[in-house]
Amino acid sequence: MASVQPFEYDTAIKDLADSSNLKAVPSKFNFTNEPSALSSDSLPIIDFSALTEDDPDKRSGAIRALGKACQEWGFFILVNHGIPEALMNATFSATKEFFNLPDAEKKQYEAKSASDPIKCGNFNVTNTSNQTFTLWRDYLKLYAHPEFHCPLKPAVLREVLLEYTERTRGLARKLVEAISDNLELEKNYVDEVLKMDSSFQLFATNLYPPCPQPDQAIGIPPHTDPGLFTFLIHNGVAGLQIEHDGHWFKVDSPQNSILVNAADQLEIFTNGRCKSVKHRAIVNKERERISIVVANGPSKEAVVGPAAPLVEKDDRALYRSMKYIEYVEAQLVKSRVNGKQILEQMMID
Ligand SMILES: O=C(O)CCC(=O)C(=O)O
Ligand SMILES: [Fe+2]
Repeated sequence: MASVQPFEYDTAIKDLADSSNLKAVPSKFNFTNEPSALSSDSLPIIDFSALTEDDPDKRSGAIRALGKACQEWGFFILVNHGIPEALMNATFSATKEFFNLPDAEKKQYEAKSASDPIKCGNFNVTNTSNQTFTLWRDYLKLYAHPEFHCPLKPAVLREVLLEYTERTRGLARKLVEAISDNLELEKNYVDEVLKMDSSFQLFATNLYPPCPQPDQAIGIPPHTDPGLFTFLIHNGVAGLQIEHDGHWFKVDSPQNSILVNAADQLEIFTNGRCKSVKHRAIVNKERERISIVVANGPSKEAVVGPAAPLVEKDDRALYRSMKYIEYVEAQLVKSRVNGKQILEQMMID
């Protein structure tokens, strides 16, 4: 059987969905969905401004709350983060302009391999029964730091993404510092191991068009993200779900907040204290959904394993070590259908 490439760019799903007579999901998208998910009003909310307070009591309270959120949920809603709403809106409109470009313009960014710094198209996933299906989503992914790569059109994209990625990188760094404080890790040690000055940052935007049969297709199947902290904002249309205590929970975000999840390298580095939360994106019949995702990692060259002081406390390392760029590329091509595959491979029995 000819193998289907994960990065194939056939046609924008958006154009397919726009064709007015589309009543059913074509079979190549078929994915058996378990759409049931609970609502939750107890998702942790972290006040970023309190993490950087001068008052040590307020600061240490906020750091404790962050540690608890990362350990219990692996997920939180970040408020008072200082990113202007206008910048977020500009990021949505610039990415939307990109998705509205003609296919021929976007197809030049069809990825040939996992290491291409700009990737655009559809994404095919192969499950354990060797069945391949296409995700109900168009995407653009790019490497934003330490080198910044960006499509040439629309012209506004470069400037907006440079600013959005720089500001989110600053926030991520502060969160890494706060969680390190919470675990009593020395700043110098963390800087040396994770090499945050050359933090490898990935930007992604996902467009999920309305889907005639939302329970027959999936936007992104359950997975965890590479990196330390992933930041996600969306255009007000719900669709993100996270796994917690064996249940799926719907996640929504208050106006102007950022949804943050702990990612694989944070789980590994903290020797399992922080949980890289499994999540998925479901689609709906009525409204187009756009999400903007920034995966904030350590340096590409950082070899990430459990932090030595934590291994000493725990008497053993629960994970193997791997160079971050190798992890990212392996995860990108790997089928994502079984969730935590690569992270599970890193676990020491
Ligand atoms: O669009 C979403 O809500 C989820 C996106 C996501 O998980 C990802 O891009 O890794
Ligand atoms: Fe994700």
